[in-house]
Amino acid sequence: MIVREPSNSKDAKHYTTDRLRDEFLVQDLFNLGEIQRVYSHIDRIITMGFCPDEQSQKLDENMDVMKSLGVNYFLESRELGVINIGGPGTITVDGTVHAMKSQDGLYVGKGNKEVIFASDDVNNPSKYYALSAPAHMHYETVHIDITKAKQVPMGDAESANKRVIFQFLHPEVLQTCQLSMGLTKMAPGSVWNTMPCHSHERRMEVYFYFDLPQDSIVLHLMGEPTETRHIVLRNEEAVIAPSWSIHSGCGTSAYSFIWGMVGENKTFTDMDHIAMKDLR
Ligand SMILES: O=C[C@H](O)[C@@H](O)CC(=O)C(=O)O
Ligand SMILES: [Zn+2]
Repeated sequence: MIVREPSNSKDAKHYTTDRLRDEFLVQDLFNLGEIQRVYSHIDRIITMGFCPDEQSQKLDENMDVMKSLGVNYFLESRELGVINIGGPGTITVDGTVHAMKSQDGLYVGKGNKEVIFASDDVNNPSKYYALSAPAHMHYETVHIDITKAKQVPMGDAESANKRVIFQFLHPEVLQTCQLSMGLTKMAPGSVWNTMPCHSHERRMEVYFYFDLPQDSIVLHLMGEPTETRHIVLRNEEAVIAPSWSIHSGCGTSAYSFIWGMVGENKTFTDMDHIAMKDLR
């Protein structure tokens, strides 16, 4: 498991491109038969990718849970949110099998001992993007078909930011301890997400970009509003946004992304909006 320490805004102004990428970029999430886990000390969020071949993968496979988390099993004191962006498969939670077609989400609460990810077809493997955060009580496991997500249309074609925010882990859809999570889809020809932009001092966020054509990139914008930086992201890469940072992006074509937040509250609209005139 890769461990990332927090960066503070005073230091981050001086980062080179390489350093920005070392601190905030998350790559190699979906190599067939492999598992990627990146543990951030920011709110102790773990960003993961599971891409099972004919062999299924366990949540805690190839890691020393006692050493990394100081507990006996992964979800002893954590909760988990998952969205499948690959082919159909299953997630088995303590013996209960959940069919996971593309774009299906699953919330798995604290206290579940065994979580197993599988692909139905190795030639069209499932790609389970997962976030986990510390949790102190159990909430029931909930399967969320994208049609059950709360939909929030945003933007317009004239501003090249027409999109729909699908809120999967949201208080109006299901209960979690602190994790919020969902998927935003850009309309064809729309390339800007989250502009006008915001930060939220009270929560951190991770963005994971996907459905980007080959050779397309997203210029992900981060940094303080008056000290913006960019990181070039390619398909199926994620980026960590500390609480002091904006998180917005412009693609060379349309794309989708999964956002996930942890921190003080689950109030999606609790944002510090940044006026366009204040951006530098
Ligand atoms: O705090 C909320 C997050 O940044 C995202 O949900 C924003 C987003 O999906 C969008 O504007 O497209
Ligand atoms: Zn945000």
